[in-house]
Amino acid sequence: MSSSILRSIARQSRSSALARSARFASTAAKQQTLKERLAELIPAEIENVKAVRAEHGKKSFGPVLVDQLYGGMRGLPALIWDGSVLDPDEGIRFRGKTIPEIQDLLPKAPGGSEPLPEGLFWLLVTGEVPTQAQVEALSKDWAARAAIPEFVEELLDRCPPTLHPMSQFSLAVTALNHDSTFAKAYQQGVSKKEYWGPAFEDCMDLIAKLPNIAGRIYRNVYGQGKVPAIDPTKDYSWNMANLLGFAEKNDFVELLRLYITIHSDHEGGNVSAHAGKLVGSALSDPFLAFAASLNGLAGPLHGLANQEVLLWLRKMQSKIGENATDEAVKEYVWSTLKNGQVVPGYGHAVLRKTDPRYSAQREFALKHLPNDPLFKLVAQVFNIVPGILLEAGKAKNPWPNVDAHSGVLLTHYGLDQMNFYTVLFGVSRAFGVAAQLIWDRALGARMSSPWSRSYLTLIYHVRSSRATQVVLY
Ligand SMILES: CC(=O)SCCNC(=O)CCNC(=O)[C@H](O)C(C)(C)COP(=O)(O)OP(=O)(O)OC[C@H]1O[C@@H](n2cnc3c(N)ncnc32)[C@H](O)[C@@H]1OP(=O)(O)O
Ligand SMILES: O=C([O-])CC(=O)C(=O)O
Repeated sequence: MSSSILRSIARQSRSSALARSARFASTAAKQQTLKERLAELIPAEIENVKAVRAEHGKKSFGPVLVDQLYGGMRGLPALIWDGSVLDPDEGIRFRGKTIPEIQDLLPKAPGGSEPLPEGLFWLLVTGEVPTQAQVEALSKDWAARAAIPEFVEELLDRCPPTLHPMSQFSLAVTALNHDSTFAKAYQQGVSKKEYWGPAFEDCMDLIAKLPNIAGRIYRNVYGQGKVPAIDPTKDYSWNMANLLGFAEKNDFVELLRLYITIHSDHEGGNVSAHAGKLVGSALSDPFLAFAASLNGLAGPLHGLANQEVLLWLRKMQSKIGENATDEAVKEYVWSTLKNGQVVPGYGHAVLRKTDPRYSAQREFALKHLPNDPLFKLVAQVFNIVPGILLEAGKAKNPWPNVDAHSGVLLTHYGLDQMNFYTVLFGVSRAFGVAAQLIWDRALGARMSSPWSRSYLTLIYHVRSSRATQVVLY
């Protein structure tokens, strides 16, 4: 599809979202809960999907190339993901809105200037911008659901501190399945039409409980003392910061609000989103589905890259010293490539420009920590790496992704245990995966089961007259 058609569709969906927002604003006085609003939206969406399948169900949405079968399915349209869409040149739009737009539109904490992730979740689920009161109600709801079962606490307390925080995180999220409303409802014979209700409850519980899990892992692994109680009068990010021991640093709390918002969702094809959707499609409950997301996020080519970036920068500093010249940095980057390693934080499966999440974090750094030496190194690397990756000639995208910038911000405020960084990414990613899991259950998404072929059957097919040569735009 041409980019002008895509832009026109994006404009249409933005204006219908605005119309919906306006309609919604008039009913906001009634102070609907997220679940009540969702219950109103679902029937029409079911009809939309039915209609599009009836009218267009047998139309092709694009060719499948042999290169895509061997090449990680890049560019293969194969999934429906409603929360966000990724444009290679522009970056992510959450329900049609860019990062600067959501920074402007979503409700803030009193005195704060970054969007509250509660608002982003409402937007991902409904396509609508919530009111301040709705966001505050969501903060309270999540605080009320935040406690984790004692046996999960014990499970985490028994993990050796040498077990990677992501493995502990995945273990604990899997164990939350013990109290899954969805799994119980399924066992009790809930009708297909009602799946979304218990899935919604699990997704809300999942998001609400993640800070207590993440905080406990952090304190156990890095010997930071007892986990404090959740404060029901505060927002999600403040509580997350408090569980980590950083709530007195207001700028850190603001950073978390921005961090959780921008890391939440990145359309459906990335490994964590795709894994969660896939496992959820077998009607595994949202805890089991999201544990799969976390296991994917823990890979160094995906979420773990934010840990790898900091390790790489620290290694560079120990090798060439602080305040190194551009020449020394260039040499270090080339040595990384010559050793057959990737430059972490650079390149992307879809993006072909600097990630707007990188830019948002850079703006935050310019505002709050312009003189931080590590920030200066990150900026210096940004001026050097793309040219080298272009010269090396392999990477399709030489520009930085989100992971190139997150660690330096966390480090600035004293959260310098880089093995923990992907846990924070995981807390954020739950927002996007949960929103889609709810809609998948509401729309009766079928179990995922794409067709696989062997090398021999592929060869037979491409040599037969049925296969055609296609040119991908
Ligand atoms: C939240 C996120 O997940 S964002 C991504 C985080 N990951 C990283 O930052 C790790 C570094 N980056 C990479 O490894 C890659 O760019 C990925 C995994 C993100 C994308 O992978 P692909 O879509 O396969 O990238 P692409 O098509 O550009 O790869 C072509 C070649 O360039 C190489 N390449 C891509 N990016 C880089 C890089 N940053 N450094 C060195 N080589 C790279 C690939 O390894 C591949 O080499 P190969 O032909 O020898 O296998
Ligand atoms: O989109 C991707 O492939 C990876 C990514 O940036 C994310 O999941 O946030």
